[in-house]
Amino acid sequence: MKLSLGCIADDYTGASDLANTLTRSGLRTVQTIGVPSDDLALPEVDAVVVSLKSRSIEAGLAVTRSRAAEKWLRGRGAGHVLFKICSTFDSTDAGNIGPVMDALRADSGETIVLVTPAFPETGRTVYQGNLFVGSVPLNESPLKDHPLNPMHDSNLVRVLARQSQTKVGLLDLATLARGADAVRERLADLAAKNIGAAIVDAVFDRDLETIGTVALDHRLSVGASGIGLGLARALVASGKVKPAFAGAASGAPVGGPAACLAGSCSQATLAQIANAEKSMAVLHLDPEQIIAGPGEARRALAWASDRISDGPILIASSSTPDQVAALQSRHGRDAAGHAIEQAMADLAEGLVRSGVRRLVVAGGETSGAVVDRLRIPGFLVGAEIAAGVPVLSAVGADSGEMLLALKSGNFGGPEFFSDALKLMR
Ligand SMILES: Nc1ncnc2c1ncn2[C@@H]1O[C@H](COP(=O)(O)OP(=O)(O)OP(=O)(O)O)[C@@H](O)[C@H]1O
Ligand SMILES: O=C(O)[C@@H](O)C(=O)CO
Repeated sequence: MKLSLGCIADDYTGASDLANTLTRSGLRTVQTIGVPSDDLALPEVDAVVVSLKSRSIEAGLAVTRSRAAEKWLRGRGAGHVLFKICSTFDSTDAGNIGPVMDALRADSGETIVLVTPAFPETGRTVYQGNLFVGSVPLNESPLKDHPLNPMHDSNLVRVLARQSQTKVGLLDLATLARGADAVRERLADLAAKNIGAAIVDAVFDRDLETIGTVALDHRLSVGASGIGLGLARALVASGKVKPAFAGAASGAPVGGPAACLAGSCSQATLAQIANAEKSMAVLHLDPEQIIAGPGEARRALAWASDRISDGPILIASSSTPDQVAALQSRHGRDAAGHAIEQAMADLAEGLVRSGVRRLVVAGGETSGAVVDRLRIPGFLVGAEIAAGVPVLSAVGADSGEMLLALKSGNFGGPEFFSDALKLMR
């Protein structure tokens, strides 16, 4: 197997978002959890997305894990590697986007890296280096209240410069609109000034197509699903990849009980949970009790086992920004987040033990904890539930056949949970 594109994603929901975009753009794609072991039977594919849980860990560890993933991908022939980050550039001044980009840039011998989190399909656009979420700048969006990495600056040239050892420049929309050669020229100018990374504006998919075409001249890029779309379309347009039929994984029904777990506290997820109350049994966990010990998860599993044969259930730890802030001030941000993620993993394990084979998880860190606990080594991509969220079919899992949906906190429409279960038969 010689890969046309290698990808390293800094969380699991982001990886499935990217795998979805690549699949829909005609690339045969598999999502692996971590660097695959040599005995994992992978189908013949054009792209592999290695999912890491490296967005919110210590920067040195994120660098080591990303480097190992890059080495594996290059070893399978990937000439270009995309480091997939969040479309809302989730990170802190301590990293991890800058340190990982710097390390991969050094390893790949790249002079200048194209960086853009734009993903217009989900309302993420970049103009004059400023990231917009829908109609508002990043620092005015709900991301200002993110539990792990609140985003207070929408100017990505500044944000990345604070994290990176290299100088960061801007490749603006006016240049992009003049086409691939103008972009190449501008990149050469920036590189001549010793600038090692360029934040690239992008508002429409056609901008991402130009970026993808130019990025293929390089060995490394950094961005969200939008640049994935650009790279995939450029690979197909250049004839390097023969487009494949999308959603090859939608196979026979898996059946059995279905459950949803929500650890995301985003506005989108809070609204989706409120809507789910109309169509399924919903349990709101007490976050304080979760931190106190395993009793809360045990109580939740007992609640689930009384109801699971009657229809889908949803268990949520999600709270409003004020409640999240209060809990964090009592217990510390990382300790609170970790305890709740581990409780979600306990719940997933208990639910699967009791027969659940269809599981929807909301939140990137939450999904990471759940998928790790279930020891699922990889996924094939099936039908699209919402922009950036596909049905995933587990490959090589101990539990056998299983369908999952890993929802990024901000993704999905108001009826996301029931939309997902309709497609997960
Ligand atoms: N009630 C709560 N109070 C404080 N922290 C919480 C609460 N519920 C969940 N958390 C923690 O908040 C974090 C949410 O992060 P997660 O990545 O799962 O969701 P998200 O950030 O909305 O999703 P994404 O990363 O896909 O955008 C996790 O660490 C989770 O354990
Ligand atoms: O890019 C996005 O917004 C998502 O794929 C994601 O990474 C959120 O965790």
